[in-house]
Amino acid sequence: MKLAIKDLSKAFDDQVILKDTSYTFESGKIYGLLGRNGAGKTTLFNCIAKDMKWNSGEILLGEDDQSLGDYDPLNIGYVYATPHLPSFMTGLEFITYFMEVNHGRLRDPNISATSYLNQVGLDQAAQTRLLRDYSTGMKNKVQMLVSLIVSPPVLLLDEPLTSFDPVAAKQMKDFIISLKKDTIIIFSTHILQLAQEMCDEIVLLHQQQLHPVTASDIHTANFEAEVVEMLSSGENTDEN
Ligand SMILES: Nc1ncnc2c1ncn2[C@@H]1O[C@H](COP(=O)(O)OP(=O)(O)OP(=O)(O)O)[C@@H](O)[C@H]1O
Repeated sequence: MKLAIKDLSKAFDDQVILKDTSYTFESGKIYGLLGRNGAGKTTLFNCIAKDMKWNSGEILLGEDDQSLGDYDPLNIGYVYATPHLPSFMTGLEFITYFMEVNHGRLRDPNISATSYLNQVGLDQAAQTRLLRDYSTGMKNKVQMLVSLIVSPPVLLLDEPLTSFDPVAAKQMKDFIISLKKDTIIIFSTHILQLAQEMCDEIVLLHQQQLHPVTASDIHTANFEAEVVEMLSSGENTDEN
């Protein structure tokens, strides 16, 4: 599976966020998207998820180079940094409803809503509480579950794991890693250690362009210094 970004440009009025940038993401790898605050990571995710229109260029999905083409946004699982959940439903009601609506797309129809919620550490008492009374970490767990239950070919994670306790973070990390064979996983993070730990490839979004960091550099002692240096380049012209 491949997700190809070709000559993509996106601006908000006269603020250019992406300028003719290209990158190809493949399944079997976890990609870490790093960039300064306001560089455009969430904007890029919004474009890939088709939540937002872009100005020019293409975003294509396919099994291989020959089959790359337009795609249904249902192929994109998107875990937002700020969860969007119906506050008037309990966790169990929401996951049950979600599984009913997405009946034909479930990764494993034999796993129940209760079992999924238990797997992410939401016990029976939490499951029957209204989502508006959940902590941020609990909401994020529910949001992550939604994408994992339907197994989309592309999974976008906007700053995942930051609200999870150490046990939940470890569970989620293992879960994400277990998906990578069949899924294109791109996650944005500011935590370099997490990127080093989980990613096969790092992509820097800097000065309106996507830049690869070679795999051999990710695990070197100089990685942090190199990333900081790259993201600091052109600082005087950067609006951050
Ligand atoms: N809907 C919008 N309308 C106008 N400007 C926007 C909109 N969404 C984002 N922006 C602007 O685009 C720029 C990129 O924002 P974005 O949220 O994509 O950055 P980011 O890299 O995800 O940042 P952070 O690391 O701080 O989360 C910012 O200057 C932001 O204010």
